[in-house]
Amino acid sequence: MVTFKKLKAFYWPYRKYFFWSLFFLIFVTSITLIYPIILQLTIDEVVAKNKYEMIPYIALVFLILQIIKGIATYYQQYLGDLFGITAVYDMRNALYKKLQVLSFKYYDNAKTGDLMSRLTADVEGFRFFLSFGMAELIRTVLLLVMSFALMFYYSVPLTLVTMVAMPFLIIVVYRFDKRVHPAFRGLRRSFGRLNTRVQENITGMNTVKSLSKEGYEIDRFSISNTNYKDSYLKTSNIWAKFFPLMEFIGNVSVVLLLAFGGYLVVNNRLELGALVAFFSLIWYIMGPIMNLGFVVNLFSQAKASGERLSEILDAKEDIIEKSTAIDVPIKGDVTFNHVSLDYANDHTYAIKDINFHAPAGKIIGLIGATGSGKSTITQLIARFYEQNEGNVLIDGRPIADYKLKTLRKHIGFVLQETFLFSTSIRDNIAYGRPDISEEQIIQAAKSAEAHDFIMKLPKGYDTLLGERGMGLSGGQKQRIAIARALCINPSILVLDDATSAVDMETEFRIQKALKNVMKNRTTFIIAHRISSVKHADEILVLEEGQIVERGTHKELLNHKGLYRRIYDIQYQDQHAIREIIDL
Ligand SMILES: Nc1ncnc2c1ncn2[C@@H]1O[C@H](COP(=O)(O)OP(=O)(O)OP(=O)(O)O)[C@@H](O)[C@H]1O
Repeated sequence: MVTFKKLKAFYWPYRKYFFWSLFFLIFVTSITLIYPIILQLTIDEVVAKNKYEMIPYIALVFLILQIIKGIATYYQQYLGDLFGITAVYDMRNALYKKLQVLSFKYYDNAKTGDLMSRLTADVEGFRFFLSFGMAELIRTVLLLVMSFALMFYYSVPLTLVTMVAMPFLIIVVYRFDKRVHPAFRGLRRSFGRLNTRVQENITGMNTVKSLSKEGYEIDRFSISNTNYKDSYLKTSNIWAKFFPLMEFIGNVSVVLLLAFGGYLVVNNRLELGALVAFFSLIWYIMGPIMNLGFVVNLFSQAKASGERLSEILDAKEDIIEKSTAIDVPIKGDVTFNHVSLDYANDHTYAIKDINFHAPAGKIIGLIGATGSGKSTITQLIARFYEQNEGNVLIDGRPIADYKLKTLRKHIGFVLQETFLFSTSIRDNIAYGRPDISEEQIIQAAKSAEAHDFIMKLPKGYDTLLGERGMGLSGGQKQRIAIARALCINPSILVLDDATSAVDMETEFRIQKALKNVMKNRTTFIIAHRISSVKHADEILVLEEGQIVERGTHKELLNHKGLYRRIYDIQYQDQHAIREIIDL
């Protein structure tokens, strides 16, 4: 119930749909129960008393009732659906909105497949309960109570005799539910595994093919597929076994009803019409009892889904925007004062006591081994993560003073791994600023050395990209990402290994083009190649999360430390290549 209370804000505003649907439901159930009463009256009051002239009137009343029932059923179902879908519409929007504000830290631990299934299957499970399950639960209870009341009204002894088989039915239903629920859960899990197998296989097709693991993958899929087939058959077997048994018990009740009811009628202790009415009423009781497990299952599934949805909605937003946060233009002066970050709070600092000042418009190079903390530094500038110690200032103010949107719209990121949406190249470039003009898009693409290759594509800027930018090379994707970052006209530009996938010549051309672009922006260049950072105003050399050297290219070469060693290794490589070419 706590779960339903938590999610009340989504469905309670639409309660009027639910209550109207409930009103029609009570109406429909009542009419259903009038049917055996009419039958009883027709037999006892009309047929038995030879009042045949009443038949057309009774038929007419019956017909009118059926029409009214039809209309009421329509409204009950439609309003029930309206209640479920409107509530869930708001919930889906809220979930999606929440996913947009959740921090990187949240996504570091989240699983894509799991989040996807929460937003689809769990939302759908919750909707189904709101639209159908809740009404079904009420209908079941109503039907049971009303039918019992009517049966007792007609004949207490016959009701008691007919109900002799009921405990057996309840035991069978209970055992059935106990077996069918785990079977269903197993079936869903098995289907989930089957889906994951397919999804991973398609995503990792390059790896599969390059390692010639197609046969291995087919075998693995075959195991999952067999597993699903077996789970399905197991569930089917339970249904097939239990349903005839339930029906058999129901029919035993009917036999008892006939025998004892017939005896009562023969002895004039019961009217014939009441006995006939009992025939309908007994199924009004058996049906809901057989169904009870299904309805209770719907409820427990909705509860479980609701809990999974609440987990997302209640997830802590660890990057909080102050209510006094400001929206002012950012010039791009960046200062780090004794900044440290420990991602997992386990004293394994990714960066420790980082200090530097990057005046607006300057170029800062970050170089160091993998895992030395280069990306972490730039992620802190945009407040993707929050530092544990120290201060990050932009234009002299702590970054927490700015609105997140302000901060991020002034920082352009080109990351190691480029994500492109499956739309046109133009839309991908203009993603950060959809209002941008065609000329500006082309200008950005030219600066990123992307214009020429785009124009060589059959549809130019209108070329539609496949999922994850399929159809483009790594270097081409990177250049589109650079153009995208330039479009937002950022005061701070972060190039995180942004040219790692392009050849030396293209890198040189991009750098030349970017020189103009970088003029009025503070630029952070993260690179493994000395050639990418050597023109920087200041180069920070990182080792195990700390700055071990700093200075210009020239100063660092003279210093003869880590930078010099990296330079020598890279220089030796080039030297060796040249020697091979010269041979
Ligand atoms: N989201 C994260 N959660 C936990 N630890 C992280 C996270 N991101 C990075 N780290 C850890 O922090 C350290 C610094 O990582 P960072 O990505 O900043 O290094 P880098 O110098 O940019 O490396 P590379 O050159 O390989 O990109 C590494 O030990 C890494 O494992």
